[in-house]
Amino acid sequence: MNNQYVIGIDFGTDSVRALVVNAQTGETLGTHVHEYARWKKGLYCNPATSQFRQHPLDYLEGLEATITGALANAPDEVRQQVVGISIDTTGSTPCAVDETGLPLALRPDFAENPNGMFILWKDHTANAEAEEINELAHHWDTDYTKYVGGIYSSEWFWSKIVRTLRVDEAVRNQAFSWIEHCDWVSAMLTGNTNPLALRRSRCAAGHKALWHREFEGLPSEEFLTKLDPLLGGLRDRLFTDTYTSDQSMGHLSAEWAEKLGLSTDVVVGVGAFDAHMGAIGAEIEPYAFVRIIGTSTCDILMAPNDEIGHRLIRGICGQVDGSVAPGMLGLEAGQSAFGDVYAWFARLITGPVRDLLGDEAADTLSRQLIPHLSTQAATLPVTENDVIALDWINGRRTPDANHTLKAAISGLNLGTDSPKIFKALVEATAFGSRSIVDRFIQEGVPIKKVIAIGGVAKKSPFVMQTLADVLNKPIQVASADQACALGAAMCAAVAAGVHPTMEAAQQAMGSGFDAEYTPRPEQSAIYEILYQKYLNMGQFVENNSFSRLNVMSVS
Ligand SMILES: Nc1ncnc2c1ncn2[C@@H]1O[C@H](COP(=O)(O)OP(=O)(O)O)[C@@H](O)[C@H]1O
Ligand SMILES: O=C(CO)[C@@H](O)[C@@H](O)COP(=O)(O)O
Repeated sequence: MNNQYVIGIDFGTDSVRALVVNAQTGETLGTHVHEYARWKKGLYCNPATSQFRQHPLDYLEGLEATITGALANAPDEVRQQVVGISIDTTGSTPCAVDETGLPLALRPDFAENPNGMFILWKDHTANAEAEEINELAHHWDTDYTKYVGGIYSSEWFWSKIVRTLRVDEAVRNQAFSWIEHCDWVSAMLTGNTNPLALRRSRCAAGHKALWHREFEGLPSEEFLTKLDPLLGGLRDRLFTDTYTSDQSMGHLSAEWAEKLGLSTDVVVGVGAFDAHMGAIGAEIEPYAFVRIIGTSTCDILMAPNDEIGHRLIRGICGQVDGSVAPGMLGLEAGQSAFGDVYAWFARLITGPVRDLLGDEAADTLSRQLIPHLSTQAATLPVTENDVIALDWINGRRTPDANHTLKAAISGLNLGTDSPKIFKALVEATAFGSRSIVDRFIQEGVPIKKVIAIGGVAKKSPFVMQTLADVLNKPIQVASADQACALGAAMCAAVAAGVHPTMEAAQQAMGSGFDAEYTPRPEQSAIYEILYQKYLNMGQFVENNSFSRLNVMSVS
């Protein structure tokens, strides 16, 4: 049989990557990474107010650059035998679009308006709106939050829509509909971006937009208009049906086929979030807990519907039939900051160096800092009296979303140096992970193995060993450098009909594991004590922080 090729594209927080993969063997033929130009300059963002926006042009430029870059060295026969493309993105990262599905920021009148751009997952400007959704849902006949862990988050679709419609009259007047990043890019490739006709991702809709079969789709018009009359009529301009990532979105449009040098026979698969396709790439199986460890973490567990579907798992980011693989329940959790905690500490140290000694010195320091601190921290003993930190620097995603929470560090003295603080921050991210694992187990969801993918999993043996010690569980690291893009390629192979199921695609295209971290009993025992201190400190901070309603009134 002739070889067939598929392309997997993974839109991360800072960059996008494409992989060209042999759909029969999983061999990678080409890859290319592109950093978002506007995002890199910090445009349209304000970390102090948790505003993080991405311009659609960053995505479009990245889409073309990565696919053409990944195909650059491929012979002509490979291009002719590309049969599928699938896309994963971060989420919930929605954008206001006009009647044609064009993101408002692609129109001249909104080109510089952050409210007409994609509202990145980590944007927390809608904390007050999330709280309103929770209040209303918890007192409504149907608790629409019941399949998303019982707490709606400011990182998600409806919070962001309500907030944007309230604060921006121009967007309010021009936004016909709203679209998730993963749906828009996939739709773009097919040339059909009509918001009323394009196929919406089950993964995005179920985890972030409160879509469920039991609700006959999205929350009722009555609920939405009670939340805010500004939402009136929007439900009908969104969607009722949703599609899993084994399905086709359509075929590559003539315009994109020409741009990319591919055929219009190429099937474009239905998109999904990075973590869910990453879990496929990491060869997820029932009750494996796949952690995508990068800027943030996203944790995915997959279980047969008939075994777990009847339970409502509290405090996670949702349980959605088919969000990972069709016929299986996909459960999502995660931490809003993981590598971002270390990045913050590195910025804290390099900031004054940049001011005083200039960019060159600061850039040199910045490149070496985290590896250097990791080496130093790894030599420190783990003791009961170590510095304790909380990982909530970007709020808490799970368990029990609360993005008004802040991080803290305790136990400092005059002998506390930067490696000691760095070690505490790494442990804090591991303790945050432990509280998620404990929640799954408390809620009756067993975890049979832990698999890690993502930048931190590949780059930092120190972090991964600490995590294994704190979880007191072995962790396997997938060998694929780009597991999310590989997962997208596997989804493309299924959507294009090369493999009948995700499982078959995983068997044919999977690349296995190349590292395993085993917990060290001595460290694990001390971490049990330190974890209790982390929980106590978390409780103290939570009890003494502004209540959510206070935050609403001061914002
Ligand atoms: N050597 C390292 N040790 C620990 N963390 C690291 C290291 N190098 C980079 N990081 C962290 O990795 C994160 C980026 O992860 P990555 O998976 O590459 O990106 P993304 O989350 O955008 O997909 C950053 O937050 C950064 O702080
Ligand atoms: O939250 C999700 C998916 O639900 C992720 O998109 C989000 O954590 C972003 O992931 P990265 O840290 O950029 O890999």
